[in-house]
Amino acid sequence: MRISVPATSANLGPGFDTLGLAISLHNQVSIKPSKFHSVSLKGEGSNNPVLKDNNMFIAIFNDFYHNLSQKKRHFRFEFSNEIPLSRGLGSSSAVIVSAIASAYAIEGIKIEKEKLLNLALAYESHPDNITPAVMGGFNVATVHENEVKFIKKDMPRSVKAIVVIPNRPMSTQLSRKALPFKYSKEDTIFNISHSSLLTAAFINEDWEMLRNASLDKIHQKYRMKQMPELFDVQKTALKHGALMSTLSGSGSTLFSIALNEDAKRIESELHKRFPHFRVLTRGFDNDGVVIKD
Ligand SMILES: Nc1ncnc2c1ncn2[C@@H]1O[C@H](COP(=O)(O)OP(=O)(O)O)[C@@H](O)[C@H]1O
Ligand SMILES: N[C@@H](CCOP(=O)(O)O)C(=O)O
Repeated sequence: MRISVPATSANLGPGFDTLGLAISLHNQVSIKPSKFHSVSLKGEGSNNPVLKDNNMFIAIFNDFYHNLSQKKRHFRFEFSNEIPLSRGLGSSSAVIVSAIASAYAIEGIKIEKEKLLNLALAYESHPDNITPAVMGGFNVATVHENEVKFIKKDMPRSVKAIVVIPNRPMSTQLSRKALPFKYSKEDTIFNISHSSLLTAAFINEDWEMLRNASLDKIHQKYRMKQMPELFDVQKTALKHGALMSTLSGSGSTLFSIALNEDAKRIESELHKRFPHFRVLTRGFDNDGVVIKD
């Protein structure tokens, strides 16, 4: 059995813990019953000993598998990871979602995507990464009485994601702690209005609106101060024609959207100016998690 799950960019500026979309950058895992437990790792995280010895995917998969099957079996896990760890591209959500989906798939139990999403919520309380990881596309999501309520919109092929991935990680847990405890009424209203406008702009594909609508006052500046070069990355992307440029999730990646015809030029400007960071241009993923066979 093989499974694929996309990277996600959450918040999109003002939509803290609410807005997110899926990018065509995937983790894949193949799982086969085996005499002994074994793990092979390629791509992101392959040099990280934690992923061999204490892998979050395997822990979640085993919990669900044992509950569903009431059996103890060994498996060979072959991971091929494109999603960098702790860079704000939803690596933890990808792991949570794909581990739960795999446990159901290997037992031959069909699981509805809505149920998968709500099971994932037990591991990550904010729904802005897990929703696009499960559903693909652009999503507005909230949690109401322990259930994710969301609306999804497919992303068109006419726009691309450009991600600038720094060489330093930012842990989501620590990055959340860097935020103020309270916000002023002005900043709160600013974010509600911008997040609402941004949502409408995505739904209507009104790309010209993104630049203003993606402004935020409640989290980016506090987080980006930890890596001030990110302010330059954001300015450079916007100067060269990005439609919007925001901190991806809790960082450290900077996420931009551009029209197809501008994307490669912006990528090359960013690459020239920030040669020590990785710059990738990708399309968007509208499928979310997929079981391949
Ligand atoms: N491919 C992976 N396999 C196993 N665990 C992973 C993988 N990717 C991420 N993780 C787990 O998720 C943690 C990163 O989560 P987090 O700080 O929320 O980063 P992100 O912003 O990428 O979601 C890692 O420290 C690791 O425990
Ligand atoms: N809304 C969350 C999103 C975290 O995304 P991640 O990709 O950094 O895990 C937050 O801003 O903390």
